[in-house]
Amino acid sequence: MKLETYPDREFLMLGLANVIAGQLADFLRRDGRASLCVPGGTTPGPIFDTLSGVDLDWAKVAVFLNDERWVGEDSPRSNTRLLRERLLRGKAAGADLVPLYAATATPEEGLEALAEGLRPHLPISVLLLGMGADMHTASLFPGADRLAEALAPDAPILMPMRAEAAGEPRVTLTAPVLKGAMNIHVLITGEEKRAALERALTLPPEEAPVRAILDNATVHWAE
Ligand SMILES: O=C1O[C@H](COP(=O)(O)O)[C@@H](O)[C@H](O)[C@H]1O
Repeated sequence: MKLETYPDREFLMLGLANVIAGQLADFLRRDGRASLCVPGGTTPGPIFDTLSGVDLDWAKVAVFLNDERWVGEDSPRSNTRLLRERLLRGKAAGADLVPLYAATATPEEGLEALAEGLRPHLPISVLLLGMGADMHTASLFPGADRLAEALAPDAPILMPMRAEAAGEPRVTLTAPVLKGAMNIHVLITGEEKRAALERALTLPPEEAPVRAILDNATVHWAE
């Protein structure tokens, strides 16, 4: 794991957005297409704001979430809603959004079709992950009902996940898909998450799921 620390959150958000944009541009130049997989939650909004203003051939960039809460876009809890409001606008309005939610009663009903939609965009070119203070990443929560399956090397692309701390049912990309990304960045802010990261480094992924992806990741942190 590599740790980059920044003087403040503004530097972090601008600096990391710049790194991500540069990596996407490299993939577009080399392969003519790229995929960008991003978290939801409360932290990444400023990175999305910057990326949405970057001049890239966004139509050739597939954008999808690490995980989604099983709620419609009319809910403030929807990660897809965050993407639409903060990333898929301006210059990035034409990016190819690959959905992680379908309007079915349970994630299980929508899962197969969603996973097939993701398949052509793997391995992920650039992966940005968040982390909770409980050491979850994507929707791989400590104590989640299907965590062991999602950490296994033969896990499917996408799995439903339920955990007390998660609130609503979720879908999440699994550990092998996340670990297989060509570039892995983890975005964390504040002392509490920095302490959680240090702790995660001493624990197995079954207790600290973020540990599953740390080996090849660059963690970006500011107070
Ligand atoms: O629930 C989620 O939490 C994590 C961390 O979110 P944050 O609010 O602490 O930044 C996020 O990475 C994940 O995508 C999201 O669904």
